[in-house]
Amino acid sequence: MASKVSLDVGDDGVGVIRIFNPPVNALAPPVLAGIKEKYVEAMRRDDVKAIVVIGENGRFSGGFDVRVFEHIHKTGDMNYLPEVSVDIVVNTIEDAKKPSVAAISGLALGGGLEIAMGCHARIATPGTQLGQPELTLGVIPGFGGTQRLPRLVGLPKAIQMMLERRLFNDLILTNSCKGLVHAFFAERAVSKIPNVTDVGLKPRPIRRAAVIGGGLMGSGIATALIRSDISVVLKEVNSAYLEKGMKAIAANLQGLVNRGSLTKEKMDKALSLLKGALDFSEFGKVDMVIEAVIENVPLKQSIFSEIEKVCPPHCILATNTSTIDLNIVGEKTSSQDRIVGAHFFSPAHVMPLLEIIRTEKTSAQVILDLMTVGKAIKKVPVVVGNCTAFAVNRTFFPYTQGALLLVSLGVDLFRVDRVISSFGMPMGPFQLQDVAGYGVAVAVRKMFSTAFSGRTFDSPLVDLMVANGRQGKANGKGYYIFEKGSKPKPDPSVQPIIQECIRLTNVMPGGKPVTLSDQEILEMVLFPVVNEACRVLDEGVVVRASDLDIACILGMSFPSYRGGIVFWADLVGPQYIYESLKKWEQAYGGFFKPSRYLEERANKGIPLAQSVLPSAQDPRARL
Ligand SMILES: C[C@H](O)CC(=O)SCCNC(=O)CCNC(=O)[C@H](O)C(C)(C)COP(=O)(O)OP(=O)(O)OC[C@H]1O[C@@H](n2cnc3c(N)ncnc32)[C@H](O)[C@@H]1OP(=O)(O)O
Repeated sequence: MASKVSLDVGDDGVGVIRIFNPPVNALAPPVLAGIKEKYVEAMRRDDVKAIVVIGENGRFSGGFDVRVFEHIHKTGDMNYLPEVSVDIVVNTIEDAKKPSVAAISGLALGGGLEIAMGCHARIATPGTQLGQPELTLGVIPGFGGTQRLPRLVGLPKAIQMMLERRLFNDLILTNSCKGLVHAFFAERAVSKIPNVTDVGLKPRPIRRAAVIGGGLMGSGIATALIRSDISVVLKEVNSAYLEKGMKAIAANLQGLVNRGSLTKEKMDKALSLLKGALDFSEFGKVDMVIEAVIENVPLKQSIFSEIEKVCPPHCILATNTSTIDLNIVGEKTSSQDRIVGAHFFSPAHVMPLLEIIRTEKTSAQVILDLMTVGKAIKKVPVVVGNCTAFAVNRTFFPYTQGALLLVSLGVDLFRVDRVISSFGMPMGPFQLQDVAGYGVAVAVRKMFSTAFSGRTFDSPLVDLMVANGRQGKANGKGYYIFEKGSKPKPDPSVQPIIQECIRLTNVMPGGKPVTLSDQEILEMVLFPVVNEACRVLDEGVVVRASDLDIACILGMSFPSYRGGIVFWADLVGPQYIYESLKKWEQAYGGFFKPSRYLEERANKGIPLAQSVLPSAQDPRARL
């Protein structure tokens, strides 16, 4: 079909208007113009008595073409937005002299549903997805859906229609809409990996997996796999740990049932796919192993030597390490092409990000297979290169350290958390530390100061907390008090520990607490994160800047309406960020030293997100 909209008239006098704009029949301006044109033709033709509107290929329409929003964001040209609400939906469709019916299958979303609501009647196949998801893009329904949807359930059509329309136009230009539209496309772009997804490879089926370690991460990963019909052997070192792991998995599933996101039948089916093991005897049948033991290099190395021997030659050998270089993990094997990182974020059965780490030797087939598993278990897989802490944890290591530095400069710890929460993070860095447990913080600190020497801030605060019997949420006592049934409360009795930390670090200029505005606090925490993101981009750890954006949104819960760390930084302005960091470097030291990439872009006025080389297939990329 050459044209995006066609009209076929049958002997019965029914004119069928077909929308054809694969893959989701998005309503791009030419499609909307085509619908209008075909309606006009149908009105004119005597052989047309009634109209049926359908979408080709089993999908009515995924809504207005979101790329138009992108275009408007880039150009600021609102004229690109066609007049649909009145011109097409009211004047052309609703007021048509001949009756029209929307025949909906698959989905009718946003503008797609609004077109259907303009028709005189609607009929839908069972299971069709209907919705007005515009808010997830930062706008409201703009083709009259806000009026027609209530009207279809009894409310009169309102005169405010035009005013709404105006609100829709205003919202398109907000930074929230820009951020959300960017996040929408960023999420879809991650599935395109040069030399992996464009070289004709087919994913191999992964039906059986083994997970080594039934702790928090291992049990979460196993939960995610069995929930999506992949059978799992959970391996532990002794029966007590194994029992604990199996119980944790059952509890994870029960939690999903309690929240209504899983049926009891599906939970039972998932549990039937789970088997416990204390040795490797079952590993000869698995397609993939995910190791999820503690961050201990010799232990991981010995596990990889063992699984290389017992698993079939096609089996993917994955590690859930969050920080350790994969080349070190696989050093004692000769299967480097099958070694890959499968970094889940806790809780693994809930958090949507799967960071896939590849080394120079990981095969394209293995990456593609793991991407496919990721999608099957309803995660968003983001492929990144191999470096200490990989893309997300590396980018965010200065987040906690910047907050710790502020505390050492005399800024109230709870104020830091409040400022960061009001920016849109679900919680501040200190509450996050309480929730995640101090073990992680202690384990990664040394690794960061070795790998990122000269740009870390080494605070003793967590050690002091532990020495004072505090373990965060784990024992109910951290910076906050955790009591069952109530929200975490700031604990004033933590102050002497903070004072001791301030004394030990001794970084206050002139020994006096610094005075900062909320804005400065925010920037002193987030600009160092932007700075590290620049290094991640510079080293080619991600294929494209938007991959880092979506990884931060899904892995760190960076607010999606801010579009991700790089997108947000470009809105703030690289030059302002660079100058601020430079100023703080002079006042407080190397932690704030601007990276070469940031400096260059600030000086040349180039956005941080812009690829350095002409294509995403940067030969320097570590991918
Ligand atoms: C004025 C109006 O009120 C305003 C609007 O209508 S705003 C738009 C409202 N509609 C939406 O928000 C729906 C957005 N789309 C979706 O949720 C999902 O794409 C979907 C449920 C339609 C299909 O999901 P799925 O089958 O998993 O396919 P998915 O990978 O997401 O999309 C397939 C392709 O279609 C594109 N696409 C999907 N919806 C689109 C849209 N509305 N506009 C432009 N492109 C769209 C995607 O970018 C992707 O492109 P790619 O292959 O080049 O990466």
